[in-house]
Amino acid sequence: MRVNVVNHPLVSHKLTVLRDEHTDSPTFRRLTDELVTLLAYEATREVRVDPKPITTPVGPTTGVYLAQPKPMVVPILRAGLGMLDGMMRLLPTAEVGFLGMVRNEETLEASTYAERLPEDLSGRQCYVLDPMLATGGTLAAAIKFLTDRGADDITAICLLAAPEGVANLEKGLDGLDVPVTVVTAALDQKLNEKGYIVPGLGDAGDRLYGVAH
Ligand SMILES: O=P(O)(O)OC[C@H]1O[C@H](OP(=O)(O)OP(=O)(O)O)[C@H](O)[C@@H]1O
Ligand SMILES: O=c1cc[nH]c(=O)[nH]1
Ligand SMILES: [Mg+2]
Repeated sequence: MRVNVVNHPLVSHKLTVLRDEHTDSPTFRRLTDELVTLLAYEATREVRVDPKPITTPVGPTTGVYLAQPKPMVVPILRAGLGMLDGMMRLLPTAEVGFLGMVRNEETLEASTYAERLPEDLSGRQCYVLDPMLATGGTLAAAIKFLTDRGADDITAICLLAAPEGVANLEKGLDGLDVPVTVVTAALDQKLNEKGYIVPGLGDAGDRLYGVAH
């Protein structure tokens, strides 16, 4: 598994405002959107392309087009939905599949409550969107779901990751014969006793959409 911590002053600036407890929901949503577009630029470095002959007004040349099958973008509901528009701005022809997952805040176990994805993902590059990689349980389950359906290349875009979560994920993926890359804006210090990322930004879903009941 590769971890790419995107080191860029604009990313750091936006992340600092995002983390601030005084940042309101509309600003949090806008910054999430902007950050994802910046991270998506890095995350799509190895998106598959095929050669494509075209003719410009001046003459023929060969460029590239995104390869078929199209990449699949998979936001993890709820919080990952806040990352979808920013991703689709960069990959507008991608397809989108949805995974609804929630972490039990007592046991920290992730469970899946909804899915809307093709049964067959053979040969598909998948971009998983989830702002928080905390214990790594949610992302590990999402990656297993996608690779069980045939996805053969996974890139997860996370705003923040905890070192414990990265280590757990790496362990959880042991033996998986599919390349996995995590692109994140920051690798934070640690998890606290409640499984929250420190310093983190709090509960991403609640900050995007209000408190879940
Ligand atoms: O790495 P983990 O320890 O599994 O935690 C990370 C998950 O927790 C949050 O989701 P949450 O369960 O709060 O659902 P929500 O997006 O609906 O708020 C977050 O959006 C991740 O999906
Ligand atoms: O810090 C955390 C951990 C899990 N989920 C969040 O939204 N924030
Ligand atoms: Mg939440």
